[in-house]
Amino acid sequence: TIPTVDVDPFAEEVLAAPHPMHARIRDAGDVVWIPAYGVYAVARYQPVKETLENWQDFSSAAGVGLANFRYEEPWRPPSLLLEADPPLHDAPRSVLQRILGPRRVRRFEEDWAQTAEQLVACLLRHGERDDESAVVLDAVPTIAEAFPLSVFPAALGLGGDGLENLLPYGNFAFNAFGPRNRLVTEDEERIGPVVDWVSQQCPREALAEPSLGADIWSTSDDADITEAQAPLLVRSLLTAGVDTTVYGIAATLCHLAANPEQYARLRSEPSLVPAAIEEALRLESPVQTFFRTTSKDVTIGGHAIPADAKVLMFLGAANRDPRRWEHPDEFDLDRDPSGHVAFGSGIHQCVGQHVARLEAASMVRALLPAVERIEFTAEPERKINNTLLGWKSLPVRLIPA
Ligand code: HEM
Ligand SMILES: CC(C)Cc1ccc(C(=O)O)cc1
Repeated sequence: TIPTVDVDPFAEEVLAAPHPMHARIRDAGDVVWIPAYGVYAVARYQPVKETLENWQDFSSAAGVGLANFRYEEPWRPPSLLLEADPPLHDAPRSVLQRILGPRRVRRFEEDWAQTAEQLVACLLRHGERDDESAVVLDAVPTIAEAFPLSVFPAALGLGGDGLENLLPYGNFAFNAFGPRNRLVTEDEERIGPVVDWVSQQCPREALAEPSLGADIWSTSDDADITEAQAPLLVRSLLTAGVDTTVYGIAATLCHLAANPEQYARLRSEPSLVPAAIEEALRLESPVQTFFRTTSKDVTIGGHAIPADAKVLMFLGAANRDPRRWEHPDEFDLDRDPSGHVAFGSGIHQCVGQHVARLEAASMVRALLPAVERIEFTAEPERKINNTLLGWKSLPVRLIPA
């Protein structure tokens, strides 16, 4: 029989420190039953990867949150990528895959490098200094949030007004994949105007040219997608493309501050920057969980799972599974981090991963020559969300090179 694990994965104290729960679920079996929400769950690397890659048995069309769209009205019109199965998923996916592909993303490299360098120079020039003339700051608002917000909205084609709606919108959308707990109810009263603002950024006339948003609309001229679908693809980038990268950069900065010897190694071997980013994503898994819905009676690890059941996938647990990773909880620049599931796997694997990687790499590469060392000045503070796990505050001092 399938083991039962009596945990509440969405309890706030568990969201802030999930690792003991991850070990408990991994050790209980390939798949477990979580009575608190009446869902199955996978946390070992192998079953998580197999569930992600088996879109036929584990559908996205009923939503990738706890809510089953077959019985519950989604809070917004479903995404044409995230909340769709083939064949409906196919054309929207191929459009975004082309527009966000590695070749297209390389076009941003020089501009984002300059913006990151200017950000670092500005922080070092104007930042508050301590008595050893190191720059004291909170790296979350000043770097992890500031950099993505200074490059991504412009790349997408947004105007300048209302950008303060982006992080709250993503935060709400990611909370909405979970249960209707305080994290959802505390925002749902005031999220209306934010949702309206996002909808107003998606029409063709709202998007500058050239831009990623304009690129999406021009594919609707070639009938890859319809004019009705184009705004929803823009909405996908607005929803998935901001908070995630903020958490990803914060995760990377946290590990560089926590491992000064690894930071020093990066300064002498900048070719290790991509490995450092992947290792931080593996360890931190900014996107911790989301769901699939069984499309028929299926099995996981030889256990029978009924049709129309929700399966919770713990990506963060899979990325630290000792069955797959040696010394899983260590930040190790020498490990091969490929195969981590921080971006998912299979047909829904993150279509924006090249954008995410370039943002993080641009920021880290700008710090290395200008900052000799990054040190914590106090304990970092967790930012919790039903789906995302990151840092609300990274209090550090930057010792200028
Ligand atoms: C560190 C940053 C990021 C992380 C950790 C992340 C994580 C993920 C994961 C785990 C999935 C798979 C969802 C599933 O299997 O149901 C995904 C899908 C997706 N991501 Fe990302 N993402 C990041 C950045 C981005 C960015 C910057 C964009 C847009 C520019 C983006 C757009 C998307 C879209 C549109 C999908 C849906 C793809 C599909 O269903 O075919 N993501 N992301
Ligand atoms: C990890 C995923 C849940 C992130 C995500 C969110 C939203 C969308 C969308 O298409 O709106 C796509 C991907």
